[in-house]
Amino acid sequence: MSELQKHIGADTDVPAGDIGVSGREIGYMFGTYRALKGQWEGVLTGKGGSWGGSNIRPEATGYGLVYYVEHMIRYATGGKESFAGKRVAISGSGNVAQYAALKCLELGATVVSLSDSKGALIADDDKGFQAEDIEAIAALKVQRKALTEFENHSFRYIEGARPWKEVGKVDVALPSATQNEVSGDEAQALVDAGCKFIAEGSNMGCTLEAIEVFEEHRKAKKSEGIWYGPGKAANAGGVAVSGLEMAQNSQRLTWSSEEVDERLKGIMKDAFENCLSTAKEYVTPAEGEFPSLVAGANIAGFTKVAAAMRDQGDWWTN
Ligand SMILES: NC(=O)C1=CN([C@@H]2O[C@H](COP(=O)(O)OP(=O)(O)OC[C@H]3O[C@@H](n4cnc5c(N)ncnc54)[C@H](OP(=O)(O)O)[C@@H]3O)[C@@H](O)[C@H]2O)C=CC1
Ligand SMILES: O=C(O)CCC(=O)C(=O)O
Repeated sequence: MSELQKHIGADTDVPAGDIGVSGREIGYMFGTYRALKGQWEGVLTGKGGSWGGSNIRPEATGYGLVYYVEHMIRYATGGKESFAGKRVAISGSGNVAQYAALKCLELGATVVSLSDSKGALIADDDKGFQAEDIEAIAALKVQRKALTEFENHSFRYIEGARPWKEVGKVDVALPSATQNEVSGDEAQALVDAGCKFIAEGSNMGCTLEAIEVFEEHRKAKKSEGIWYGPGKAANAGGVAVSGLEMAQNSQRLTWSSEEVDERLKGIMKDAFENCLSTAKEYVTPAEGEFPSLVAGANIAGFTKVAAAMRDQGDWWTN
């Protein structure tokens, strides 16, 4: 922070936590920044609730992911289905995975897997992981312990494995651990197991080969195909609530959990609708085919930046 503080600031660049970082690390960095500068400003996000953090920021990425996928499910089924009754495979057991799992449970889904860097835990019954299991795992992870230390023998532990080839029939897959955590083979296993929705909680969770498997299946099988939601849209809830934390810091206000959650829901709805409408505009889907959300997300992101650059004189056309 003694070096970084020269390059960041509430109106310059605002860093945030990501994989391996919790409120504890943000606290140490924020405290050092404040001591060096002798002033309080919202220079980092993911702060603690009593010193400028936003309600719902810890939950935001996992919750936002589930909100995004809920829109995918409702669109794909004409509003007939939701998370209720779905079997959901999740990888990871950190911040994103924990809150995605808890929101899935709240919406009536069954969570059939979690994992960490050492292995995967699979629920073979119809009950899956319960909220108390997830809370116990969260407590282990604060102490940097492995899932092998989780003493609930109703789950199958597979050392060195990722969940995708182990979970059997699932409806939804939410990679939420780290990058490149779904290979082409694992993507095919999910498709073969009947998975209909996959969306990344992790950044770049799916390999290029995996994305090709999903996109080919979507095109070939139309409404019976799997539908892929890329992380750059589906996991945007975290950075979005960091933006809301900055807004609250600037106003010296704290919004309630309900207010932040409502805003998060609105942001994820807009993100889904933007991906959808941009995909329809630029990559017209064939009759009965779901629009490509990866094309929609990429093009929407690119055109927004390109238009802003043109408006600000970075480039122009005659
Ligand atoms: N936190 C956020 O707000 C956001 C996070 N993301 C992305 O989501 C993903 C998860 O982040 P987050 O939950 O915050 O991170 P955490 O550090 O809280 O959790 C990471 C999880 O991934 C596991 N993991 C780490 N490395 C590997 C590996 N090489 N192979 C398999 N599993 C691994 C960890 O296992 P172990 O416990 O054994 O280390 C842990 O279960 C990352 O890709 C991150 O960039 C995206 C948007 C926002
Ligand atoms: O809170 C943020 O701004 C960053 C969230 C994050 O880790 C990400 O979007 O990859």
